[in-house]
Parts: sequence; structure tokens; C-alpha cells
Amino acid sequence: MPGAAAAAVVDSRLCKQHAEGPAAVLAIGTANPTNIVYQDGFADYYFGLTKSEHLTELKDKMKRICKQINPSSHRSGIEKRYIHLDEKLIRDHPEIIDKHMPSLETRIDIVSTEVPKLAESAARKAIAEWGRPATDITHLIFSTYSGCSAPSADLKLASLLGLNSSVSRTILSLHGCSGGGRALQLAKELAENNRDARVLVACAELTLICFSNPDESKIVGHGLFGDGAGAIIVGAGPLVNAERPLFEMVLASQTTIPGTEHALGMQTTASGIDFHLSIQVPTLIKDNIRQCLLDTFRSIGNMDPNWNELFWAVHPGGRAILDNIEGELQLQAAKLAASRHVLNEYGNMSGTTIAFVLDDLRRRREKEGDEHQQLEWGVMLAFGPGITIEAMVLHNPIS
Ligand SMILES: CC(C)(COP(=O)(O)OP(=O)(O)OC[C@H]1O[C@@H](n2cnc3c(N)ncnc32)[C@H](O)[C@@H]1OP(=O)(O)O)[C@@H](O)C(=O)NCCC(=O)NCCSC(=O)CC(=O)O
Repeated sequence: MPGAAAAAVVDSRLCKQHAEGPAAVLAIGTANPTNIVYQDGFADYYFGLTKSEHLTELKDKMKRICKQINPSSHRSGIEKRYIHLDEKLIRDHPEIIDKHMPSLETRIDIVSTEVPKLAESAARKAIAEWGRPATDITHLIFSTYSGCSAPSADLKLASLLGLNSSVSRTILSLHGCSGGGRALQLAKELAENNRDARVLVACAELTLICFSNPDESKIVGHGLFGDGAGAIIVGAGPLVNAERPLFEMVLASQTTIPGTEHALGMQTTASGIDFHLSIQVPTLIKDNIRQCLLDTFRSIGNMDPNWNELFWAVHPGGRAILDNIEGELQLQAAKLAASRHVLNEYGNMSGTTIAFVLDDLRRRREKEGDEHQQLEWGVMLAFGPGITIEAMVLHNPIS
């Protein structure tokens, strides 16, 4: 084929390849294990489970963090969490609480089955809401740090759901709590650049992979993290049949806060994943969030956004992180209601949590009279190791 004709074929292929309009969230599903752990009794439960009752000072600290401060709230902002690990699992695998024994293999064996299963139940809900057959999914992005074997959770989920063998799969690992935000950004790119693409984003985490005996540096993490799975279907126009956009994904940005590599971290060891959470995390996010948001909104030509005219989907990393964002941006209390509600009901489920927040937000929007959620423009924020801030400007298609 002569050069000009070949270029025309390539150009026309590219034009046909692009979708119409921005990508949108088309459906959301969530799932949790059945085992519920209440924050009130958590210190007794955790120190009993790990046979660490003798560490009285640490246990008192856990009690302070988890304490109920009034009839409707707890100091941690968490009332309960869902946690797969229970007494029976520890009885069957005592190496998990014996720091002199390797337990990585045991943990990987369990999570490599349980993580795809939990993701399957979230994905089935999302697919049912979407209204199209699972075989219409063209791409799958799975984010999890609970597991390190191949073939991985993405292939297992594809098999459980009966996806086509042509589905284009990606596994994201070790993005920590920003994994869901990262996966949604990639889904947006895939959907907008591949006409008719329908991307299933799945995130699932089990704290079993990081569970450890009490330790001063991890006490906050053990009082905070829970298990869950979220699934979100993303697609761009032309929409077909009953497809209904819930949030249009207008612009995405990733920002790394310079010099903060030390603040959040994960490391695979013989005893599972060792995590590190610096006490400075809430302050580092507070000091950088405004500039990050200004830069993101500047990219869509909005130089002076009024934060209280937006709806907010913020990863609830911890109560102090939400308090700091609210204080720094002078947000009205109702703005972070979805994030606080998810934190209260489930704890921090790491990268999965953002799916729960988006789900809660759209339910609030559907409720008449909640004017804080009926707004046209909004923002999604997730935080992870780096420190990385994943931000996305959202548009409410039914505003
Ligand atoms: C856990 C809290 C709700 C507790 O709040 P409180 O109001 O009770 O009081 P506080 O902040 O003074 O903390 C209570 C006690 O815990 C200690 N403490 C607080 N943060 C700590 C940390 N990161 N490591 C070790 N100790 C810590 C304090 O010194 C204090 O000790 P003492 O009582 O001895 O004085 C809050 O600190 C919080 O939300 N922190 C943010 C947690 C966080 O970093 N989340 C990000 C998760 S990671 C994430 O989301 C991203 C990712 O994983 O990638």
C-alpha cells in the first residue's frame, strides 16, 4: 500500500477507535466477608487472638484509639469492620501469630482463593446493575496487594465470572490505598481510547496478608483496616440498551508529594506484608491537598473552584485524614458524609474503599433532599504510598 493510502487507513482506524464523550462509571458493586468485628471489643479480641494480653500498655493504647466517644461515634471514626481472619483460621494456622515461623506461603494460599471469590461477589452485583452479559466485558483491571502468585487474581476472577478468553487483563499490585483510584484512571483511558470497551475494575483486599502481633508502630493500622471488595464498570459513549452513567470521569491526575517515600510503605517478608504508616500522614496530606486540587482543576480551566460547590468522594484513610481535609478546605460537614459513613461501617479497606464511597455517594444522590450530593461537579481522591494522591474530577450526568 502506498504511504499516503496507508496513513489514511491508520488515521481512519484511529478515528473509529475512539469513544464518544468521556468515560463514565456505569455500575458499582461491593462485598465483604461475613465475619464482623466491632471496634468496641476490638482490643480484647485482637490481643486475645494474638495471645498478647501481657502487652498491657499497647492494649490500653488500642483501647484509646478504638474507644466510643458518644452514642453515635468512635474516636477512630469506625464502629465495625468485616475481617475474614477469625479464631478458627488462627487455630488452623498458628504460624500466622508466631513471628519466628514463616507464614507467607500460608497467607498466599488462602488469599489466592478468597480474594478472587470476594471480588466475584462484588462484580456480580455490578454486572447485574449494568444489565449486560458478563461476556460483553472487554477489559479487566484487578487491583490487590493480597497475593503474589501467577496466574493471578485477575485470571481467577475472569474464570469465575465466565468472561471471554479475549478479555484484556491487567493486575495492579502494591498501590496500597490508592489502588482503586489508579485502576479507575486506567479504566478511563482504556474506555475513551477503545470504542465500545467496557472495563471491569475490581479491587479486593484481605487484612490477613498484613496481620501481625501487636507492635507499637502498627497499632494504628491494626485498629483501622478491614476487608472488602469493590467492582466498578466503566465505559464511554455510545452507550447501549439500559446503560446509565452514574459519574462521568472528566479529568484524572496523579501527584506524588516530594520527599515522602518514607511515610507509607509495604514490604513482603516471610511473615506476610509488613506495612509502615508514619504518624505524619494526615499532616502531609493536609499540607498538600489544596495545591494538588488547584493544579487538577486548572487543567480543566477552573482557576478558582469553590470547594463547597462540589460533591466529594474521598478515601477515608483514617478519621484524622478526613478531619484535616475538611479543615484545610473549610468544607461543610456534610461534604465528607459518604467517606465518614463508609469509614464508620467498614473501616479502611485500602484501595477497595473508594468503590464503597462512590456507591454510598450515588445512593445519597438518589435520596431526595440531600442537596450536597445533587451538585453538578465533584472530586474523587485516593491516597497511597509515595505519598501518591490520585484525583479525578467527576461530573454528575443527572444534575
Ligand atoms: C488512628 C486515629 C483515628 C487516632 O486518632 P486520635 O484522635 O485517637 O489520636 P491520635 O492521633 O493522637 O492517636 C492516638 C495514639 O496513636 C498514636 N498514633 C497515631 N498515628 C500513629 C501512627 N501512624 N503510628 C504509630 N502511632 C500512631 C498517637 O501517637 C497516639 O498515641 P498515644 O495515645 O500514646 O499518645 C488517627 O490518628 C488517624 O486517623 N490517623 C491516620 C491514620 C492513617 O495514617 N491512615 C492512613 C492509612 S494508609 C492509607 O490509607 C493509604 C495506604 O495504605 O497506602
